[in-house]
Amino acid sequence: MDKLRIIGGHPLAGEITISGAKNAALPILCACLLTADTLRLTNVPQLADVKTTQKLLQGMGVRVMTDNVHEYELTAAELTSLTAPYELVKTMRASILVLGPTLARFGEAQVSLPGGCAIGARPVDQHIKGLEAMGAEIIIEHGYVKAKGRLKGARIVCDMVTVTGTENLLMAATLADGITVIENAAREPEVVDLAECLIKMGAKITGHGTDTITIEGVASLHGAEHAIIADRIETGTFLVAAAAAQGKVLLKNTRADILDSVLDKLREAGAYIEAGETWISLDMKHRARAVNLRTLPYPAFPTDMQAQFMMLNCIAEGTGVVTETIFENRFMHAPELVRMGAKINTEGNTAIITGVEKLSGAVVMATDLRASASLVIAGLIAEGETIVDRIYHLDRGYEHIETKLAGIGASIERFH
Ligand SMILES: CC(=O)N[C@H]1[C@@H](OP(=O)(O)OP(=O)(O)OC[C@H]2O[C@@H](n3ccc(=O)[nH]c3=O)[C@H](O)[C@@H]2O)O[C@H](CO)[C@@H](O)[C@@H]1O
Ligand SMILES: C=C(OP(=O)(O)O)C(=O)O
Repeated sequence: MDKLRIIGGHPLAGEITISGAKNAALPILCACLLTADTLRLTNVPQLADVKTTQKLLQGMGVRVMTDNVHEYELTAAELTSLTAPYELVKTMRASILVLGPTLARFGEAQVSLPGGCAIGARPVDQHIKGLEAMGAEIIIEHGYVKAKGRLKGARIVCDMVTVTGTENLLMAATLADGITVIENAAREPEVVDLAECLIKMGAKITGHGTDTITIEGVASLHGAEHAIIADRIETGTFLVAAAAAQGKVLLKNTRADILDSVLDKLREAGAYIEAGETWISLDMKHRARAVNLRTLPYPAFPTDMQAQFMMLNCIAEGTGVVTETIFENRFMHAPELVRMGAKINTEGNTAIITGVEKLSGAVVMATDLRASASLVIAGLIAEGETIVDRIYHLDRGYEHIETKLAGIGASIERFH
């Protein structure tokens, strides 16, 4: 199993090109199920989760062409299976995103229930509730969600803001009879990117980017070409790495306008940030100041940046309080950071972090993607050698993280 070896303390300076967003690519790849024509996607990140989605779609009969690792052509002319099997769903929860489009176009779909994962229980009851409101008959049998029926427009009020739930219902509604209104919808930029791709495919959608999305169903969708939005979480992760290392970076092919809450916290920590339409630069001239933060749905502070900021607080001046309100078990990085010398007290969904001057390298591992990212950042600034184990988590969501970090001066290598 691959690991990362990091020697801490090397100055970080230089440029990084940001990849397309995992959380936009996954639903948009699944959107190909809504049409018999070809969907052409560019700026698709090269990630394990994208490969898993490709395998899942190919298993259903979708023809997938990739002449360049970042460009995909997907054609779901006819499907040979309407099922997302457990073997794939268990490795990637986002597989649930085939449910809405498959049911909407073919009147039937079976998707293995994802079950819980390292960061929380993560039920999919809101996906099911919304599809039932649209007239689907749904049963849970042998670990699968089995759905059938012709979908009709409905007014759906989500009990909580759910990103993939909103995406599943949005895709399903594009081919339903009549008008669907999704209230308390997720406003994440990746939901907006999906809606924009669906509109290019002929869908009639308004209100995306607000908490009320209205979809007027159409008889069929057609092919389109779409470039996946930049990954705001990859962007934020590299900005935190540079801030922790008191470095200077320029991130290209990204957007500042979808990262306000993260950039505000970095400025509060003492970073000097500038941005243009497609780039963000960060210059950190001194030790960071600790910040308080609370994770919430977009546009507030993202849960997917919580672990990285907890790490920044570990070596900051002062004490910071981090509150996680989205997932009930998303502090697994804390005990590993403590093994590197951090001072963290967690109680329930709150962590109180008192900054120390230095961390020391250690063998660490994490059980989820962003926790692993926080340990990589810790390794970059710790004294001595850090080995990060189980990096298959990182490969789900970061394209060549070690190459990108080595490009700005980090001593980091992958080994078996
Ligand atoms: C592939 C993808 O886009 N993943 C992102 C997506 O995950 P995902 O879409 O799975 O996360 P949700 O927005 O659905 O989850 C938010 C909260 O709602 C709860 N919930 C959700 C649905 C449901 O039917 N019932 C229910 O109780 C979840 O357990 C969680 O506590 O949004 C999360 C929150 O921004 C991010 O951390 C993930 O990176
Ligand atoms: C939690 C995450 O992803 P997923 O929903 O794919 O598990 C993440 O990207 O941090």
